[in-house]
Amino acid sequence: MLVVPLFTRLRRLLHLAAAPAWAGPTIVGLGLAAAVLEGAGLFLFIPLIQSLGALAPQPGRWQPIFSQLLASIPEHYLTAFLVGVLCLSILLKNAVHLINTWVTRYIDGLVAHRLRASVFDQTISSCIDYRVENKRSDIITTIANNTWKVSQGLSLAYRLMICCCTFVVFVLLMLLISVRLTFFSMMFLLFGALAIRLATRRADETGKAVVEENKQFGLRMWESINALQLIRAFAQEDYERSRFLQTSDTVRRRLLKLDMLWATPGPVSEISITVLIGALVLLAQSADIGIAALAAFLSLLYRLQGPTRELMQSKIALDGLAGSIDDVDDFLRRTEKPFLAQGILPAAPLRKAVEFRSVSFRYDSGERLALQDVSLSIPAGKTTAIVGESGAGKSTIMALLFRFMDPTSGEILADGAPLSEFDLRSWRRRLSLMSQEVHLFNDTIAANIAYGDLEAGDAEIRQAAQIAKADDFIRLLPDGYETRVGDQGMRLSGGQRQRIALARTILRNPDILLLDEATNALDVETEQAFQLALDEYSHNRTVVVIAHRLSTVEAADQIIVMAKGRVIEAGSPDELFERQGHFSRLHGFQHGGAARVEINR
Ligand SMILES: Nc1ncnc2c1ncn2[C@@H]1O[C@H](COP(=O)(O)OP(=O)(O)OP(=O)(O)O)[C@@H](O)[C@H]1O
Repeated sequence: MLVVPLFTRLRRLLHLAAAPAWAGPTIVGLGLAAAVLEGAGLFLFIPLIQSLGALAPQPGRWQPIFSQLLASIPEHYLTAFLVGVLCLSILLKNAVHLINTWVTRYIDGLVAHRLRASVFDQTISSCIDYRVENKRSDIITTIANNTWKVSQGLSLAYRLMICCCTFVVFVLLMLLISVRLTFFSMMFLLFGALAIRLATRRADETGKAVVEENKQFGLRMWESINALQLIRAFAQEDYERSRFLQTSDTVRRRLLKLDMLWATPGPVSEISITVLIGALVLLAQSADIGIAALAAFLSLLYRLQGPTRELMQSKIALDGLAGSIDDVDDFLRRTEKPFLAQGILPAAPLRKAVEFRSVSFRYDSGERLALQDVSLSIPAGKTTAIVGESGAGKSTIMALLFRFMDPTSGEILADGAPLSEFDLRSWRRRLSLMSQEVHLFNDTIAANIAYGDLEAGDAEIRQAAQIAKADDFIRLLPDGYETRVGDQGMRLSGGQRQRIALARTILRNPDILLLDEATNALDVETEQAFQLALDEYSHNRTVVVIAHRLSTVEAADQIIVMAKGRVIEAGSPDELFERQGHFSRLHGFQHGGAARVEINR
């Protein structure tokens, strides 16, 4: 009942940790060697005590054996010789122990490192949108916390195996001394172990609760730090503080509970072994083993306390880590997770068109289709403007073009070949997205621009910045291109951030440029400078733009009008104006109402 779940858990843990094949046998072998050396040292107490003249009235069966073995050692050197051998065995045991500690730590670090890498790889290669699932803080907890816990679990599993081996070695040595006393001791210890198990059976649940509560805590931290300005602006510091303290306190209480469970076996096993030793001294009077052998037996039993305690503690600690181990295991389980099909074709520059053929798409968490039976063509070298009310499916089209996800039905082809046949990264290298939401890394301006092409030199970075009309303001900054931009580029204005993002795109040199033209947060002058740079750059490229400005719509080669996930109109601006359909109604309505004409907002 106790052993089966433990066995399953160990198997799962070993499989997940995937330590090098040599690690387990080496660590367990070294642990076993240390146990044998320690046991042998304790066994030497028999001849040592005998050599001191403590011969029992009943000599016991080990006395003649040791007398025979040590017959060649002159009697007056015997004690010194035995002390020397004892010291040597202790020295060797500690050397082996030290090597074992090093190997265990090395494997610990290696396993945690590999798991972190796997979790990170999975995070960036699957097509799960962690922003939607609200799981970004969970990933951080998994990477920063739980991967370490798995390696800790592996060390514990090894300790468990070593303790089992040590236990067996010590019990064998005890059996050599007295079968009866050993049997009695084992029965006693078994009851002790069952009592401890009963007292600590909640370790498993507590460990799982710790993982969940840690994630809640991570989420609170993540949200509060991301929303610092909002918290201050709404003067909600007290509310946030109390939410934060509550989650932190829950974690603290739960960890305390886990620590107490973990600490239970220590005193229980120590007290039970002390009681047992007392009982054995009384029992030994009727046993025919001699004082020296009894002393060795009791020493072995006393030393057995360590492995027994560790055995129980490792089991409880493993139960406590079960939640973290399951978390990493679930995270890395690839089945049932969305991964995009990987093709092998390298994506060449677009020559004719990208075509959507009867494409429908539903988000995992979406109730209805975000796109329904959409067919459209995006010609190479031309500008296609997508317009439509909020929620019509414009951004979903952009995301499908990028292959952040694949259509639920229908297909998308580039020059006649389905997108899924292209090597994903080579396809994405052909595209670049510019939107109002600019992400900059907390690094220098040069590094942020160079993200478009990591091999670009200083001259190319400067040239891209000049085309993006960013060079002038960058040179005025105290450290020029080496200025650090702060978290999310916070040291720069919105317009400056956009021009850095444009420079990055220019350096990337995509042949399909996707634009989400939400520029209304910029002041008129900044917007004009940015727009000028963008228009120059977009000339003669394949551009797909979610259009908000009338000038963009009028300058486009083709307009696609969307509503409720469907294409309701498509054609050149002139055709659509003439047709007097949805587009001209939408345009007429908004044109009449605002000085700064916006199509979609
Ligand atoms: N990650 C998501 N999960 C579930 N549903 C989503 C998700 N993203 C968008 N949707 C839904 O899909 C539909 C289309 O959304 P989409 O963002 O493509 O519209 P849009 O035309 O770009 O809107 P807007 O102009 O307001 O940005 C909407 O009904 C939206 O609620």
